[in-house]
Formats: sequence, structure tokens, C-alpha cells
Amino acid sequence: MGQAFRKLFDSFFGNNEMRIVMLGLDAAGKTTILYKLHNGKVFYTVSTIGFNVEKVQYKNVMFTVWDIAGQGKLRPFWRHFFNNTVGLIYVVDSLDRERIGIAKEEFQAIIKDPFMLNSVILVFANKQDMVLPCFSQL
Ligand SMILES: Nc1nc2c(ncn2[C@@H]2O[C@H](COP(=O)(O)OP(=O)(O)OP(=O)(O)O)[C@@H](O)[C@H]2O)c(=O)[nH]1
Ligand SMILES: [Mg+2]
Repeated sequence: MGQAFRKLFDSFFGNNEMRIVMLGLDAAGKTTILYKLHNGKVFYTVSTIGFNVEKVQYKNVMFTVWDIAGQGKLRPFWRHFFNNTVGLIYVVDSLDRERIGIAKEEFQAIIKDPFMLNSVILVFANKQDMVLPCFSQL
């Protein structure tokens, strides 16, 4: 996980403070990732209603990372967080094959938004720890 996020953060080298939004379907793992980035720990989470926001220091840059609720009825609110955003972390649950089409449609809608046209994007395939055990059961 660390390498992917380091690459994204490195692309902003030279700036002092940056705003990043983290989006993805419900249960993709956004809140888990936010707190892992923030203080290195994995916490028990419940589905987010609204958002969580934390500062993440990387080298000389302070990132403000917004983790926005991913439930279907809350996704129309995503666009209200796009203004002044330099980076998008789009989290996909690698095990959720049933909803991969919905995840793709939501992603395409985000990147078409005028506020997001210049954003740096990281698509993060989460829950990789569960992918290999699944294959080994086949
Ligand atoms: N095995 C595994 N479970 C994970 C991983 N990341 C998150 N989870 C679990 O997935 C569930 C959902 O995680 P959340 O971080 O709450 O998901 P979310 O994207 O914030 O969901 P919403 O707030 O509903 O949008 C939790 O039970 C987490 O413990 C991972 O990398 N591996
Ligand atoms: Mg959440």
C-alpha cells in the first residue's frame, strides 16, 4: 500500500498544503485507509455518513485528506468536495466483482467533472490481502 501512496504524494513535491479527496463505493475501505495514513493503525470502522477529514504529513507537504461517504444515496454529494482538490484517491474493493460496473461508472462521472480535470488520480485496488486466499480456494 505504501508505495502507491508515496508515488501520489511525491507528485505534489514543492507545495506546502494540498487537498485530496478519497472516493469509492461503500465498504471499499476508504475510512480504513484514511486512519492508516493518518496514524499508521487499522481501526474498526462503521459506514461513514458524511465525511472524515485528517491531515497527513508527507515529507514537507501537509495533505488534507477528505474521506467521503460511499453509500449510493450519498454519492450525489461527492461533487460538492471537488473544488480546490489536487488529487483523487479512488478506492475499489478488489473482491466486489458484482459492483465493479457501478464503481467504473462512478469513477467516470468523477473524472468528467470540470473541477477534477487537472487532478492527479490514484486508483487503489484495496483488500489485496483477501485476493490470494480467494484464489487458493479455487
Ligand atoms: N480484508 C480487508 N478488509 C478491509 C481492508 N480495508 C478495509 N477493510 C474492511 O472493509 C470494511 C469497510 O471498510 P471502510 O473503511 O469502513 O469502508 P468505506 O469505504 O469507508 O465505506 P463507507 O464509509 O460506507 O463509504 C471494514 O470492515 C474494514 O475493516 C483491507 O485492505 N483488507
Ligand atoms: Mg467510511
